[in-house]
Amino acid sequence: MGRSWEDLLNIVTTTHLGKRFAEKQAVQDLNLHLKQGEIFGLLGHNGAGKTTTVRLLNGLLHPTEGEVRVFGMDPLKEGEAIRKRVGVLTETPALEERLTARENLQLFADLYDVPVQQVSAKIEQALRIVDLLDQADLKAGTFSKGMKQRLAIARAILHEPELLYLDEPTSGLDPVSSQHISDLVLTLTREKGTTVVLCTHDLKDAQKLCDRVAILEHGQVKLSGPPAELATGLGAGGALDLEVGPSQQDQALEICRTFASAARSGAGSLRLERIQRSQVPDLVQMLVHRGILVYGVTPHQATLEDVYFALHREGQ
Ligand SMILES: Nc1ncnc2c1ncn2[C@@H]1O[C@H](COP(=O)(O)OP(=O)(O)OP(=O)(O)O)[C@@H](O)[C@H]1O
Repeated sequence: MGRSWEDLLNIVTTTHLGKRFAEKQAVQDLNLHLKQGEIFGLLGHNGAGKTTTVRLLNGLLHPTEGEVRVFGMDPLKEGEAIRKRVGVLTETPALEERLTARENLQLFADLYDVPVQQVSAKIEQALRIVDLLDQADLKAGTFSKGMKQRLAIARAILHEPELLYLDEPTSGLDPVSSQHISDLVLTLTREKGTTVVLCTHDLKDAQKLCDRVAILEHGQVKLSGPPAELATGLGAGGALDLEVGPSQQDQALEICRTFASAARSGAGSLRLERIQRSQVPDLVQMLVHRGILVYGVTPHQATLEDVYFALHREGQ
């Protein structure tokens, strides 16, 4: 089949892509168009179809419906040419624990056919990007989970791929290690123009990193677009902080719960989750009407997390 201009301009295109395992439709009617240099998030519950999608894009699975094009090529027919330009971080990357960080990368340089004369420079560069140069000659088995994850990323970017699949890169990491990985993903896209497909359950990460996301449910895209636009489009509602008279918190909380079921009192203020902006004047009016002293009202914009839960409630 010939390649269309659109295929050539997009890094990844899927057309009515589907995958069925016996009775299970893992992915259904997926139409993706990924542009160069964007970070695209695949979100969804366990079993929503994220990993299956990545495996289809990577040519590890045969679609049962539709087709995939990566760099305008078919991963099933031109897999080798594509894989040279793609890096993959799987959900549970296996490292050679008895080898040093540098030796782990050397092993992969052979697999990726990195030209011999470039190997040491590329290894130095990858280790520098993930901030492991000082630990290059320590055994991977002695690394913390965060360091192992950074080494696995160094391995995935060793051959300077144009497209990077990251499956749960921050799962199980402490906030500092997690932030380190997020910064790294941003650096790769900004400095190298790498296109990233990010599968994650971390909605805060997705909000911060992704140019666009697709929320999958039962293998189908329920919602897709830039995180900020999704929040507005779905009318998901954001959070609201209220400061009321200290002795009136319980009474105010009762009133708040008629507007937002997820309302709670904290240190000196009340927090309401997922309340529509249009409801705020009515709420304040009712509080004042009932004699509550309102000292402060601080609305917060809906986040991707709010969108995700709004979508989940809709589906129930
Ligand atoms: N090789 C397989 N054989 C049979 N069913 C499979 C296979 N791989 C995936 N599935 C099923 O397809 C569905 C989608 O699975 P997938 O691993 O893509 O989900 P996921 O969104 O990546 O989940 P998680 O967040 O838990 O990693 C699940 O119901 C899963 O059980």
